Amino acid sequence: MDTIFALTSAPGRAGVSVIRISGPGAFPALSRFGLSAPEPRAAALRLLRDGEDVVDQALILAFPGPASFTGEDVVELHLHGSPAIVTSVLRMLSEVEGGRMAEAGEFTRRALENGKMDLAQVEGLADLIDSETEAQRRQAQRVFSGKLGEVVQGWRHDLIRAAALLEAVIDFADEDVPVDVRPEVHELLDGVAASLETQARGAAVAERVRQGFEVAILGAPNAGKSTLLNALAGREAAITSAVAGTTRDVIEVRMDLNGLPVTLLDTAGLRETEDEVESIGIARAKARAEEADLRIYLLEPGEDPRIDLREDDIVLQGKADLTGDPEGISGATGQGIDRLVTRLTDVFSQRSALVATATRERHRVAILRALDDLAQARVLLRDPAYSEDLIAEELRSAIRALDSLVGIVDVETLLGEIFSSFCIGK
Ligand SMILES: Nc1nc2c(c(=O)[nH]1)N(C=O)[C@@H](CNc1ccc(C(=O)N[C@@H](CCC(=O)O)C(=O)O)cc1)CN2
Ligand SMILES: Nc1nc2c(ncn2[C@@H]2O[C@H](COP(=O)(O)OP(=O)(O)OP(=O)(O)O)[C@@H](O)[C@H]2O)c(=O)[nH]1
Ligand SMILES: [Mg+2]
Repeated sequence: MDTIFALTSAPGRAGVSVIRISGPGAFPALSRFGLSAPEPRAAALRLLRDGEDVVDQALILAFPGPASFTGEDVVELHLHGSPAIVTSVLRMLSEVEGGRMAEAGEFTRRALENGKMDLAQVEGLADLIDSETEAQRRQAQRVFSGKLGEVVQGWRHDLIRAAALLEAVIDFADEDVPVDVRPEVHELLDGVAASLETQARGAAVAERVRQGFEVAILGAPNAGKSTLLNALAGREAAITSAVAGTTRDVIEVRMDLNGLPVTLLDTAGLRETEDEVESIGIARAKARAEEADLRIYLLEPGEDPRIDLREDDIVLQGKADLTGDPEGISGATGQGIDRLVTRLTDVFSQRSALVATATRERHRVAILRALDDLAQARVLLRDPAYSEDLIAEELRSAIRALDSLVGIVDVETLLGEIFSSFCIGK
């Protein structure tokens, strides 16, 4: 097994930079700096030397495996955060026998392979590192803590019990024990299916929390859409002007709306036009609005919306400072902005309340596969013509689908995809 090392903190100047070393050569590598391993799991202040030369005064931590993040021997070098120090220490480590730079996510990969976390926890960790808002952090934390693994264990337990009941019937078919296990199997499957359905719905919502809710701002040219976007964003993200048709491309601004991740989309004003570029912009506006989680339609007095609106969509009278409409909004003066933010927060927190423990499209797909198998099993159960072993086979297939959530089966194909999103040093 190679010994891997990498800068594990962000690159560049910093107060402190941390280099992590993991593998059988982690402790011996310290001799390259004229040191031996300090007491386990206690910070030790040491001089790192390159021969006679002092490279840095560092805090060193040693974690003997398996009680470490990766499950292997791990050494951490907490250095002064200078790019020159980090570069020399990495160069010296690369001279150590059996040592090499870690690939993206490789430390976490070893943690997975050594049973320190399950696949869902690895995904939770990736989301945790990427989380920008409170809602994203909470959601990632739940998965990282291993909750999904626990839920899967519960499903597994019930499905294995149901399969065992069916198999008992097969095993004792020759004997005179006419016990009808089907009602109990039915009950177990109903319970698991209901819970799977909740999780599948929750995963769809969680995916939105992960990616951010999209809100499209729409309306006629000059309605004040870009001015409203800037007011919400608190900066001049979009060009505004008295010229109708100023915005052409869709402009995206990511925001933290009371802890919820929201991407605002400013769009081209909707109207009939001969201008080729503007009509491309309008087509894009409509397409993005269609896909968005919510639409805000900014109306001019006496105007009707030019697109179909859905439940929760928000229609507002713009330029309220000119019309004096107390219910209207004005990007120019800020009137009604707080009310709009509250309304958006309400809608999205209500939608995020559905969030379950399954958080990714991958989870949702696996759950739907298991649900398909269970639906099939329930059909077969109702018909005495089908034998118990056929039904049990459906249950085993459902279990395999659920196992893939936490990586018990066939993870190799997924690993590349999941780990490629990690940074080096994680
Ligand atoms: N300096 C430093 N800070 C860090 C990390 C790190 O690797 N290094 N982490 C990296 O992500 C996080 C902490 N995660 C860790 C997870 C497990 C172990 C560990 O030693 N686990 C052992 C012992 C457990 C125990 O003592 O309770 C084990 O699991 O057996 C260490 C850090 C956040 N902060
Ligand atoms: N009085 C007042 N003027 C506004 C308000 N919002 C925008 N305006 C003005 O209306 C004009 C158009 O504003 P924009 O925000 O560029 O309008 P838009 O809807 O993005 O227009 P297009 O990008 O062309 O579709 C500019 O001159 C703004 O200063 C408002 O709330 N009150
Ligand atoms: Mg505009």
